[in-house]
Amino acid sequence: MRTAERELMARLPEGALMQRAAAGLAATCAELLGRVYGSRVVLLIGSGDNGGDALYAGARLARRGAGVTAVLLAPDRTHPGGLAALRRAGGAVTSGVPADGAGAAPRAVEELIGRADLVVDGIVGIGGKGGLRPDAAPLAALLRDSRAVVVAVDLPSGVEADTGEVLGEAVRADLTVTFGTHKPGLLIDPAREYAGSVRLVDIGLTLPAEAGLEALQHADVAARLPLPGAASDKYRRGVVGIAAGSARYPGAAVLAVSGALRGGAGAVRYVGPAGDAVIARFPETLVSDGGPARAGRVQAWVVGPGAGDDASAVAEVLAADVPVLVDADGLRLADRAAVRARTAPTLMTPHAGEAAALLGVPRETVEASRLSSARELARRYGATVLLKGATTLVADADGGPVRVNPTGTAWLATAGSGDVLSGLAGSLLAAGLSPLDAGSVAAYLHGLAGRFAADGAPAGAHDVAEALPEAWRDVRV
Ligand SMILES: NC(=O)C1=CN([C@@H]2O[C@H](COP(=O)(O)OP(=O)(O)OC[C@H]3O[C@@H](n4cnc5c(N)ncnc54)[C@H](O)[C@@H]3O)[C@@H](O)[C@H]2O)[C@@H](O)CC1
Ligand SMILES: Nc1ncnc2c1ncn2[C@@H]1O[C@H](COP(=O)(O)OP(=O)(O)O)[C@@H](O)[C@H]1O
Ligand SMILES: [K+]
Repeated sequence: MRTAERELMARLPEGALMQRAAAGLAATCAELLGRVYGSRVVLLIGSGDNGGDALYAGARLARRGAGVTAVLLAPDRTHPGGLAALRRAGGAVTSGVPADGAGAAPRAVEELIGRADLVVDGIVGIGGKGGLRPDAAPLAALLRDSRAVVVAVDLPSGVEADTGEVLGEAVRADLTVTFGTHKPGLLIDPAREYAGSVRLVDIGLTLPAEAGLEALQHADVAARLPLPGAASDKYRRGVVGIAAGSARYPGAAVLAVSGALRGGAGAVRYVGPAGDAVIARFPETLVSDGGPARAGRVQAWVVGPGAGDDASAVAEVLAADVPVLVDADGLRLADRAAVRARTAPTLMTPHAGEAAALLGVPRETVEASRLSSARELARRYGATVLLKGATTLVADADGGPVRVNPTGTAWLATAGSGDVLSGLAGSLLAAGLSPLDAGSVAAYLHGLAGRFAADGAPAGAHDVAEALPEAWRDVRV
């Protein structure tokens, strides 16, 4: 953002970029207000350009008849052009500095926010670090109790733009208007939850071709889906082997197979103690006796869901010279040196708890810093890592952009939905996708299927699997 901004600013008249940002911000605020004339708008203004955007947008709303008051957190370091524009448009200005430097916001500010229809958060944007400072923190608390719509400028103030971490107090917005491109903090939890809905305003930047973080969209997924053609047969489409389930957890095998059957492989081979349960539900499955080493040829393996304590199956799969997905119990049972020593690709799919165990840190640490956790795991194991949870990330073994999954729903937090995901991703691996593509396409389809299956009500993991064909059709339209 900084580089792209500098390049464009050098070519444009001074302030033009900020005007573009402010115009987009004001238009969104006007849309939210419905009727601008007579509405009550409060601007929370920090000391940087983020406050400048908010002030110019406030001036535009004031010219359309809104009652606009700017609350200044740094009265002597406020963006001068923005402040002058607001004053010219008839806006009011007050200080937001707490009387004792921290603690509570001035009483007048509390009243303003209490009466406001809309509050614009221009405290801090990409220039912020380390949570809101003590002088700004009380405002975030006031917003939580207010009935006003909260619109964040560029980012909810206080979240880490580059990582999605939240290191202290931060503003919770209903909507964030962001400029130029999405910042990682808008896409990765916990910060993502603070942003509310996100609207992107194009300010004409030319962005670098490769970003540190990328999200697939429908067309990207459609372009990666394996489709059968005239020359296809079941073997050429790829055979995926599922080594999952145990006497205690036969259902995990059934669910992994249910995902694998909807992932594009031409055949699904199952090895393990749950063959009867698998066949009863999915008669098309090729069930083999004996361990993975004695099963017929496959183009990719999935090992681990519901595997209990069967370490030998995990070891046999890791020794295979084909792409391998390791999930659930497999992550615990896998010999770490054997994972690192593999030459064919490995895709690991931990949730936060499993990732924490692999990294030797508390689960909370992984949840608070998903991006660095996924990158670190990928680096340590020389594997592609799909970190599951509120935000699913896929980090490749050799670095490069991390993929963040934009689909999904919290309804997916249901027992067995991870088994469906691993079968699906394994099937895509067998069909020839790279681990990065297989993981990110699987997460995308799984997230969409979760939304279709749940649609506002609880859904079981098998419902998610059954909604996968609908997800395929949706991305291919
Ligand atoms: N440069 C440009 O022309 C453009 C910039 N844009 C806006 O400019 C923003 C970046 O502006 P700046 O670089 O001035 O930085 P910011 O306005 O994001 O923040 C910098 C100021 O915030 C204070 N600050 C830092 N951390 C804080 C914290 N934790 N709590 C409270 N205050 C804190 C700092 O003292 C500093 O003065 C973007 O987010 C975007 O909103 C847009 O107008 C697009 C064009
Ligand atoms: N809060 C959440 N929001 C969105 N998706 C979630 C959330 N919690 C879990 N998920 C998704 O649900 C699935 C759960 O998988 P997992 O934790 O392996 O459960 P299980 O082992 O029971 O199958 C993953 O795809 C994960 O990304
Ligand atoms: K902000």
